[in-house]
Amino acid sequence: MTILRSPAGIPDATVARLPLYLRALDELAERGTDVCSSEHLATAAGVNSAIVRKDLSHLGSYGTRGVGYDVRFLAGHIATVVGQTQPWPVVIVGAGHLGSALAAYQGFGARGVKVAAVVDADPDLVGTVVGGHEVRSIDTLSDVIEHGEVSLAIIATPPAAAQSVADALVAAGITSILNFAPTALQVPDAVDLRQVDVAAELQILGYHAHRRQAEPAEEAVLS
Ligand SMILES: NC(=O)c1ccc[n+]([C@@H]2O[C@H](COP(=O)([O-])OP(=O)(O)OC[C@H]3O[C@@H](n4cnc5c(N)ncnc54)[C@H](O)[C@@H]3O)[C@@H](O)[C@H]2O)c1
Repeated sequence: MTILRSPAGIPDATVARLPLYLRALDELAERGTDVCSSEHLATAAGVNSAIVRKDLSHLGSYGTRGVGYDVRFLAGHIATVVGQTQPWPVVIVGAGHLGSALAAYQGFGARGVKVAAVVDADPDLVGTVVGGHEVRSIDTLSDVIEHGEVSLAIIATPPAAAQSVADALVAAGITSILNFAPTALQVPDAVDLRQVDVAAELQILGYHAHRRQAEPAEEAVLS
């Protein structure tokens, strides 16, 4: 028996795993699989199956004991919860190396996002085309946001420009920002801000790689 309920109050950690479950379910659906186990979703999300069951209980979906989860039904429900039933328009600010790579990325559509516009402050870039989008002037930002009904933005500017860009985005009505610039941004509480710091992630991996290399030498000294 599957009961669905309102997703209000889902913990952040659960929300962060829902797209991983959804991707696994979409792949299963494409392969024609009708039912899946919590173990399968657990592997996809890198957690244990008890966490999957707990996560899905927040959606009210308990699956059927001994049978598992209905793949298409659960995928549809998670897609609704994460707002993926219609693509969210996103504006990319900064049409440099990273911004243009993101603008050209073809995979956003399948993940419920579409690039509505790309803007930049460099007059030499305005009017050029990146990833099929004509780069528009940063001066048109509020127009772009208002007319495109955009509520999501990606900041791909140098760090020094990121705070003023964030301020302009918030003033223009943006409520969700994904920031790639390595800057701690200040935004109002009502604005959702997520930070992607690729260099910091690599440093963390570097730390672990360094530890792995050092461990055999440390063990040799101790033995
Ligand atoms: N390139 C990468 O692989 C990478 C990886 C991780 C993080 N980042 C971060 O992403 C950001 C962008 O990196 P990049 O390599 O694309 O830089 P880039 O210099 O190639 O591009 C930055 C763009 O931002 C534009 N810009 C500057 N000020 C602006 C403003 N006020 N309004 C609008 N546009 C403005 C510039 O004209 C330029 O086109 C940086 O903060 C960088 O640290 C980059």
